[in-house]
Amino acid sequence: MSPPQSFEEDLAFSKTLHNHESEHGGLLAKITSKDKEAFENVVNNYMKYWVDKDPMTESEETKEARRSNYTNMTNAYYNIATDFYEYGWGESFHFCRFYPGENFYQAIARHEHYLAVQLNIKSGMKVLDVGCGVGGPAREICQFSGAHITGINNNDYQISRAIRSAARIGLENKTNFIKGNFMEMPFEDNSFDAVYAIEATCHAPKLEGVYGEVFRVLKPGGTFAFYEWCVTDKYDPNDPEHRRIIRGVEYADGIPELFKTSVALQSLKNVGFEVVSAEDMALNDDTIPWYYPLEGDIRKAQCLWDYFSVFRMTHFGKFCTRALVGGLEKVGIAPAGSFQTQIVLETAGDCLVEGGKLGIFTPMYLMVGRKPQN
Ligand SMILES: CC(C)=CCC[C@@H](C)[C@H]1CC[C@H]2C3=C(CC[C@]12C)[C@@]1(C)CC[C@H](O)C[C@@H]1CC3
Repeated sequence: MSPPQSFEEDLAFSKTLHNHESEHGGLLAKITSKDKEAFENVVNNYMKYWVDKDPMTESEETKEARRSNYTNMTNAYYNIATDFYEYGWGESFHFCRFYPGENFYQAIARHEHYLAVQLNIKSGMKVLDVGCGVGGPAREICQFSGAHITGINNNDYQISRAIRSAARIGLENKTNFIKGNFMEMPFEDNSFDAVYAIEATCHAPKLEGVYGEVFRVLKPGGTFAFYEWCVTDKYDPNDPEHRRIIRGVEYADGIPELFKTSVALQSLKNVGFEVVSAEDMALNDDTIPWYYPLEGDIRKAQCLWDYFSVFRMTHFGKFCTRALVGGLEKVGIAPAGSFQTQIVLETAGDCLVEGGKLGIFTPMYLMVGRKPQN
């Protein structure tokens, strides 16, 4: 089975791979209902972009392959990672700041509300969510503000899950989820009152490409607010340890290339936005760091339910997931590549924590830009 080439092929492939009719249950139910050949194929498809193991000596050709095939690569990544993300993190695929006394899901929702406040979203507004995942933030921001939210995403499986979850809570008329490439959005110029993106635009090979599209579809005077994944000024590309960590983040999170905060900010200006504010939210000296759940530091859990979430990232929790997923794969119930997916995601967790601790990476560089009136 060769990788899909068009939207129609993408959808057909996604329906075969994920069996859209039976998207219920937990991680084990979901992975055991995949089409085995299609899953193995998509894992191999993703891995082929990362054949050169050493980032210091990686060929320009391999890097270029990731940049020019970013839609295929990102789609493959989310085809394999989505079920694991939901199992380990819930339906809002992003990080957040944590306050003592506040549980994990409250903190995640607050991070979304904070963005909505930056945009001054009001009931009746038409708002775009760029790279909406399975629609967790869109549902939350819709309920928080009363605005109509359109989510755009290139992954059919995530779109189908977003549509289903919105309908389940009666938001089908206040939300819609559209399949599309954020570098060529299927919307008219000047269509939205406000646009936000949460840890999604880092999948673009060139930030100006996606920011430029946001600029085009935003109404004059409208605001774009977003959390960007970036390397910070502390990152030294000539330091092999820094390179290993950042390359690990790119590889295990489906990102062609991470850019510096200064590059992201300049890209926002280059496409025509007036910068309202730019701040690395990870630099607030929080007593509980943004990466704490990935550290498996169970002592920082804030309520009983948090213990369950964080448990999955402890050494023992990871061992259990690996044993279950690997065991099911060995006996032929889960598709080949399931175990490898868990290992890739563990690498993601480890490298994000290392990058966060060294301060060379941030998942929450918050930029707010305004499209000029004229
Ligand atoms: C990839 C981008 C741009 C954003 C996603 C951010 C986070 C939601 C993910 C980054 C690393 C992910 C991991 C998991 C869940 C989602 C993330 C935190 C797991 C906890 C899922 C369950 C696995 O067993 C371990 C994963 C570690 C990494």
